[in-house]
Amino acid sequence: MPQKTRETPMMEQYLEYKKQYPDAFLLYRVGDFYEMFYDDAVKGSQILELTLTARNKKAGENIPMCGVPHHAIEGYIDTLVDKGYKVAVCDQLENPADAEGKMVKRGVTRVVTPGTIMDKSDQSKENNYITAITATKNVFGLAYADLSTGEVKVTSVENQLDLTNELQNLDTKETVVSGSFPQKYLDQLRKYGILISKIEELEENYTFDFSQIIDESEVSTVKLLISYLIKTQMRSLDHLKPAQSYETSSYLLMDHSAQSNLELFKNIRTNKKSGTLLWLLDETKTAMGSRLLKQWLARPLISVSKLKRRQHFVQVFLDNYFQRSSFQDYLTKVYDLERLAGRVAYGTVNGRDLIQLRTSLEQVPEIKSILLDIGDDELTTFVEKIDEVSDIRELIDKAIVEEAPISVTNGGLIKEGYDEQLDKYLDASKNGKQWLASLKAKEQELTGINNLKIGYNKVFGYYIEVSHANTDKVPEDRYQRKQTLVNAERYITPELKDKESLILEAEEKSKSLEYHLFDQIRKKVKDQIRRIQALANILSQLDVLQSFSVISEEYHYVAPEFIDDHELQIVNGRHPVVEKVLSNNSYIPNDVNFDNQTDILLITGPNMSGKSTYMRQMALTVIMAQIGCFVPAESAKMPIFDHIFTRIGAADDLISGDSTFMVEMREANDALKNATANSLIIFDEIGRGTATYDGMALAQAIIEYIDKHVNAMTMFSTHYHELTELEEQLPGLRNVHVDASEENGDLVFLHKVLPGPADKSYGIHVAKLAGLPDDVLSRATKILSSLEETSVHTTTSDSIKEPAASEPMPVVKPEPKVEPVADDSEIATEDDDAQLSLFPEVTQKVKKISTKETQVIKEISNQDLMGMTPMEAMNLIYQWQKKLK
Ligand SMILES: Nc1ncnc2c1ncn2[C@@H]1O[C@H](COP(=O)(O)OP(=O)(O)OP(=O)(O)O)[C@@H](O)[C@H]1O
Repeated sequence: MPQKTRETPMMEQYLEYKKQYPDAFLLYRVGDFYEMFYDDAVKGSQILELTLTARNKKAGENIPMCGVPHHAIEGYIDTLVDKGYKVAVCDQLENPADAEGKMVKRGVTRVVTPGTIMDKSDQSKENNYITAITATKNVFGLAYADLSTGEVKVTSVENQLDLTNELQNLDTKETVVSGSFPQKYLDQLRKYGILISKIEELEENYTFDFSQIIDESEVSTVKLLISYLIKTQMRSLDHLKPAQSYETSSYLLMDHSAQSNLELFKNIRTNKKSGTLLWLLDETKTAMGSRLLKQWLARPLISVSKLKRRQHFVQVFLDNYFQRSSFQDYLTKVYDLERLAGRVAYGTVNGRDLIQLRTSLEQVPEIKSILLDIGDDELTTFVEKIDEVSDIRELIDKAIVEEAPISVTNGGLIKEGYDEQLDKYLDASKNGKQWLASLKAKEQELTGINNLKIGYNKVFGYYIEVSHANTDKVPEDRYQRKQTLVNAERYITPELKDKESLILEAEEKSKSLEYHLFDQIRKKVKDQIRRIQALANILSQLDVLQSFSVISEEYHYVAPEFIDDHELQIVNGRHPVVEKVLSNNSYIPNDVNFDNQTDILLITGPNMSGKSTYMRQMALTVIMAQIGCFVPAESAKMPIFDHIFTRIGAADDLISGDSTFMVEMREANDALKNATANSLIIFDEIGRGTATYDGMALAQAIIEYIDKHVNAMTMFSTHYHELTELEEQLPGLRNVHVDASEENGDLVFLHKVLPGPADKSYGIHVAKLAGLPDDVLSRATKILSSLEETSVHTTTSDSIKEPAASEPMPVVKPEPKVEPVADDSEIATEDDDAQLSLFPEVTQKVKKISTKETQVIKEISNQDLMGMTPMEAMNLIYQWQKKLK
């Protein structure tokens, strides 16, 4: 075996650092480049499209290597982090010239990770949450922080599903675990694209405010998070707010699929904000307000008193239009105080940021006086708490120039009159500049060279510049030539050099003094970070509440009344987003009524009539009510809901690898198991994802289960008309339908919800609207009428009574040259059975139905129905029908 060659000292140093950051790309500074080696180089070169080379090939080292120029490093880091990787930057800590032949000292100066990267745009309305999770016997701890706003929260959840939900709702890119965290949970999180960062040792030496957390295991979770932040950030974390504990059950719960089904934050089709509830409600004037609105929407309240308080403020803003609009004007001038506070803590704040902070603080007294002027007691009490942080405003006002530069090391940022010594230096350098101007005039006169100039460069300081055409006039005895350019010559004189040192010294000293003074100011501001954060908190709440009032006014929303009973009445309710999108008031309002006898509204109606819209409207109304906003209705009375469950549309969970039907069943299962009488369940066409009879049987069984065991307010839409007959058997179920009518063979959607079941399904009319070929439509019409004739022999009511038995789908002999129509009455497969085993009571019921049916369907499939006349087929079907009974 060939003996392993010893690494060079540099590679030894590299490997030492790489060992400390095994899960990050290590960018290692060598000369003007940041290099990657070994696997990092192979993978990095692919991701960043860099050329892969080898180090010391000739010397036999042959180590894979690729690099990026030092000045372009930020772009490459961004690309890696955007793709979900971590990067550790290893810099040279001394000038290589000073290393005296030894290895240059290096050290990792920062670690950039997806969860800790801060948005570069100042007005970002997004949070970037880094999370940490711990597992004890039966509880998971979850802590999260947003580094740019300083928010730190922690909670405990009881099962893996809730943990995944919280992580998805937070939209976290990265989660921190300790080495002992059970591996089996991590694989699933990876599937959701969450980067898992492991740390083995906790940091001990830091101060952090844990006083508001009681639970010891939650303290440990926060410690894990803070340790990771210390290890990666390597800078002050003073702006992190005291950690706060929250309970998921103190909010209206919605799992991640409900949030996405209801399009609260992302439009399902476009993945963008447009067309979502957030998009509708966001009339906030500040980025912090916008972020808070998103947080409120993700966690609606269940406390009536808190909700009434929010409603009250919305009403106050509605009643005081003029004060509200001047409040908005001032609010627009408030910058992102949370992020400014973050930058102050990090030490990355510059003069411009401080001017933004001062401008923001200047608005506060005005805001206070406008709001106090309204004269509302509750608002007054709230507003009086506002600390104007005027000492900081005055400090910045006195110290920092209005047009402050970005750089804090080049001077020009401290105002005259702030510091006596600085004024002296500035004076000297200003006088020096005047002296240079007079020198120029004097030399022009003495030499007669009118275009003689005085300039400065870093190599030899101040000089006199004369164009070639005039060099014969230069006084050789006084002028000493320094540089020849294409068009001119540059000279120095002893007089110029004498003064130069005075001018430059003053400039140098003033710059370093300015930096020192700036640093002092920054520290003074940093000491007041908590006050700035408290101000940001109050302003962002007021911002969201004014935003609610703007929307409520524009769309004529009303304050919902919260009641204790198991009842709900919404009069003339609307879907807020569809209403906004539809022009000229064309949205048809509808009532929703649950009296105390009703649990389930069974909604039928043609495709496209508005069933989903009606159900979503209800869910969004509940969410809006429970964030304290007014609701799109003429009046609304409702209880407080504890949980919203949804099964809407085909939000396939492609990541988990489950089929549409499996997702449908999982969501149904979740609702049946976890819903209480105070929950809202929205089921849109449950059962349609499988064979017709399985689907119908499941739908019926689920409805019965809800009626018997759950009693949650449930809206259930279906195309299985047979189910409408359940109204006779289940006292808690009421039929409603969305109306449509036929005019001259065309379907007219009335979008009006009326009592009772729908009479027809109009599927073929909708197909016509979709532009299907005439041949297909007329063939479908014929098949339909044959089927309808057949059903004269059947009694649909029997088909849903226990023991349920539905008639098999009769198949009609095709006409020549027409493609056979797909038969969707498949036999339940073993897979289906596995899926059905999710909740036992429902499965039992389904099995009763499908065993009988399965036999008959098997018989049918052995017959050549296609070869029969419709009459022969119908006769056969009639016999089967009898068998089933
Ligand atoms: N109340 C209403 N007023 C005006 N337009 C409406 C109303 N309800 C629904 N619509 C319009 O009708 C369209 C179809 O509605 P929706 O998707 O709710 O129908 P659906 O009955 O659930 O259809 P399907 O059974 O095919 O899923 C919506 O996109 C919307 O534009």
